[in-house]
Amino acid sequence: MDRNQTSFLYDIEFMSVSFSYPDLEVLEDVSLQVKKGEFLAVIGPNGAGKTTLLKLILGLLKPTSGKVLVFGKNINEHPSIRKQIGYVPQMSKIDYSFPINVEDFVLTGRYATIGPGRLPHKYDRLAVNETLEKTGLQSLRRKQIGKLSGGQRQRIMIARALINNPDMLILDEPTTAVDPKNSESLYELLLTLHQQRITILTVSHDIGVIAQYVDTIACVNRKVFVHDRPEKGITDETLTEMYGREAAFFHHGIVPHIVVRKSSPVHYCAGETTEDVENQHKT
Ligand SMILES: Nc1ncnc2c1ncn2[C@@H]1O[C@H](COP(=O)(O)OP(=O)(O)OP(=O)(O)O)[C@@H](O)[C@H]1O
Repeated sequence: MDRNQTSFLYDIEFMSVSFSYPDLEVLEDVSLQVKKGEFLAVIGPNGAGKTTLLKLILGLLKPTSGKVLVFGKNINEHPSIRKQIGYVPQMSKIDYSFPINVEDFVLTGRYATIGPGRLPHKYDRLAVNETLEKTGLQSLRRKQIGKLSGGQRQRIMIARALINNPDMLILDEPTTAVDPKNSESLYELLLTLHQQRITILTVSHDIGVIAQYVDTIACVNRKVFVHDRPEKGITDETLTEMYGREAAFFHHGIVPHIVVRKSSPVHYCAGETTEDVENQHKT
């Protein structure tokens, strides 16, 4: 599909979407629009539904009600759209003891295009070279993935997701197990990709840092509230508005962490009413 000749308004559009697992309603009446080239951070407490939101965009789950459009189409009815999306899952889902080096790992992102039982073409190797260059991984190309640092492991995941030149990149907590310096370097890489007009949606817990890079922040907590990036980054006041009175930044090292006291009974998102929160706690 040539995106320049299509007429959809948003790369991602949620239209009154609700989603439940068999015994648990996770997302309720979510409406969300993400423009072409937008850089969006998805934040929210543990178990709030962030990964579920990503899986709905990827067509791995179907809404219980409402509609999810990706590039103007229902991804469940048009699964080929998935090829235009690069996905970086949570790090814990990957087995790094698998004996494979960086370039062969990045090439695995091409397997669906190469086809089962076929050998990679020279164009596939060229795509690997280009992607390694784009992600600053050339010097590590022969290194076994098990010997990489946390930051390098995430970088190869991003490289694998980029190898088919996707129009959209979706990342689920890309800086988990990555030290603060390398986290910033990963966000710088995402910023460079954003400047190349790739639409980026990333789940993040580094909300103090991510706010400097993104255009918009979606706060997920069963419902979704979207905020423009605060001009002065996220302050303790904004944080309180999003997470509740018991939340605060905890500053050590380069990356400020968010802390929500365990005793905190509720998590608010800006835009939520007290009634919304009370209803969440009734269920
Ligand atoms: N396959 C499943 N079946 C039933 N419940 C599930 C399933 N997957 C997730 N859940 C539950 O749905 C809720 C939302 O999960 P989800 O993984 O979307 O949250 P999250 O915001 O990404 O959390 P975290 O920050 O901890 O990764 C959680 O309560 C989780 O336990």
